[in-house]
Amino acid sequence: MAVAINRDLEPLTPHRPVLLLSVLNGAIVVTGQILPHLHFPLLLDSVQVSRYGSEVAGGVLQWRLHPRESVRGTVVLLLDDILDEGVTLKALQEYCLREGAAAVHTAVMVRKQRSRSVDVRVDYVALDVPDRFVFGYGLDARGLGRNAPGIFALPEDV
Ligand SMILES: O=P(O)(O)OC[C@H]1O[C@H](OP(=O)(O)OP(=O)(O)O)[C@H](O)[C@@H]1O
Ligand code: HPA
Repeated sequence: MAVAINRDLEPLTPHRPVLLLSVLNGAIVVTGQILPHLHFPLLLDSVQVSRYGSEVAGGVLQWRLHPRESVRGTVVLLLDDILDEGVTLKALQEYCLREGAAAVHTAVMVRKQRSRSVDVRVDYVALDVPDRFVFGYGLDARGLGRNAPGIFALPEDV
């Protein structure tokens, strides 16, 4: 994923760094893993939003932390752990464009193979996974499991 992002974003950064927005909490591991592999000037900032909390079904998107860096006029790279229903990434893309981003690129560590009612564009995907609730590598299941050293599925009847 880093190779593809470098290929596309490096040419855009001679004058102004890319703003990498890490979508916390889930993106904490993939952010740390990918950062040393990105070879262009960037500012790192984060947003914190949540719609699952301690559940395994999504609800209303709650904002917990807005970016400190200004999004206006910047090329933004949104980095999240998972694309599931797509509600979170879509809302963050719209937020960045409303705030005046020059362009918004999107990357996820994991894309769940499922149908989506939300029309969301994702530019970079590291891994496709089956339509199961997954945890590990930053992903939680009811708040736990973010520290699991791989990506695992919950048993189907849990
Ligand atoms: O595509 P969607 O169905 O919107 O789901 C994806 C979002 O859900 C998870 O966040 P969560 O709300 O669990 O917060 P977290 O990042 O703190 O785990 C995950 O980190 C994504 O941001
Ligand atoms: O499968 C998932 N696992 C963890 N968090 C999530 N948020 C949306 N889907 C998932």
